[in-house]
Amino acid sequence: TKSNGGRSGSIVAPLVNEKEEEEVEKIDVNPPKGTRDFAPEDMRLRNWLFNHFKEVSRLFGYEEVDYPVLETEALFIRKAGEEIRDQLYCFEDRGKRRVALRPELTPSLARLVIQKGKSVSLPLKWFAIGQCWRYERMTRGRRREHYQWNMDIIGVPHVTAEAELISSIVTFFKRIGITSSDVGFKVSSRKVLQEMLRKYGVPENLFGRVCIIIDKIEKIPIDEIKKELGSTGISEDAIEQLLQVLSVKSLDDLEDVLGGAGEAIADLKQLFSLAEKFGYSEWIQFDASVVRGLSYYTGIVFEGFDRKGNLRAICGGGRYDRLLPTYGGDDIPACGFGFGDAVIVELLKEKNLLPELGQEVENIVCALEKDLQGAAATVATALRSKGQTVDLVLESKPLKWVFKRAARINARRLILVGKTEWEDGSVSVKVLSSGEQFQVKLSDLE
Ligand SMILES: OCc1cccc(Br)n1
Repeated sequence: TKSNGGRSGSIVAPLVNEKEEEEVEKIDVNPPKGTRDFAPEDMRLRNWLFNHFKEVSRLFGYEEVDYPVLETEALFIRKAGEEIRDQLYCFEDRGKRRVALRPELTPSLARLVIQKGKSVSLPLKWFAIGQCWRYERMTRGRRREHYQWNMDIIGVPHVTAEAELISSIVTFFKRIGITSSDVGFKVSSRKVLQEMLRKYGVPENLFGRVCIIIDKIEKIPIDEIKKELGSTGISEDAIEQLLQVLSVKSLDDLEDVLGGAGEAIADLKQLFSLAEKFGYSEWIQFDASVVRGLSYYTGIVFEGFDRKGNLRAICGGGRYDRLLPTYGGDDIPACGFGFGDAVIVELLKEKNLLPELGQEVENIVCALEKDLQGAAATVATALRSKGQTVDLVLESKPLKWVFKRAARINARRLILVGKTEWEDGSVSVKVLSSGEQFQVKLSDLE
């Protein structure tokens, strides 16, 4: 079949016989809606990003974990009105089981911690980089998958855990050239809302739902927020007070509203004090309006934002002390964050900080005659066994083609296997940057 280079339009199937000739409809060569391919240049950037995620996680002493992309649907069914639930990529499999492509990694982490039970010693410090999914009607044209870096600390009830997590993200930003002038963290605590709800006698079981409604405060009109809060049964006065506290601009003002005895103030003061010790004070600010959109957060919450305000949240996280018991697990405190692979790339583009990542191969090896192809394979293998990267020319090609390919793959050296030299156990080496050329015994080639 004559390839048509993957361009659209039908291709003519191979002649079955003189009489029959059928048109074969070419498949859609694009990935499914909302998903991405990672061609080599995209994969180089993704690996660059993920390697920084992994290196920071290693620096902080975290162990890598992973879970299936496919989980039972039940793992993500929460009745708090979350967007992540409304957009769950769920279906019934051939065994009539309700399953879902994971929309986030934290429930899987909780499941694995419970599964491990007493066989693991707390605290656990785990990290993962995993593809997460949502099913959103493409009307909004948004993606249906992204990769998320998560770091989590399981078994530490103190704010030192959240302080360390923020330090790890700051470390990541610094590694890729992002400064506190580019990005900051809005920090608050859900205990602010919890203490307000208690003050107004709002039942505890409404806490998650109220947080999810309030998280929409900048996305839908305030009257809609008030209406949704009212539908939970909260009084108008309590709603006014709640919304009032969200606009508080400092910890001192918050203390005036809540009083100094509560955990919210204590946690936040400790976090800001620890930020000083970790050396990232200029990166964080108190912002009472931060609640985050996941119902299971119970304490400190934070989100990374771009100071220009052009982009969606870069990352986010917080304390989720009640998640494991909701799956029947022990009452183990936990906190963590999620960091997506999309907004950060938009930010790097905006800051002109995208790395230049060309293909890099040290050697291109080429036989000068057809019957030296085997010899070329021997040379390539010798170099590879010494840890050298080699692009072996696998068919007979004109030298002009070889030089073009050497330039395209950014090869440092061209190794030519010629008849005369090879009879002497030697090859010809050309250093492509300088043009320097010399012969060397294969045994001395390194
Ligand atoms: O940030 C929410 C989310 C979850 C899964 C997939 C994508 Br794209 N986005």
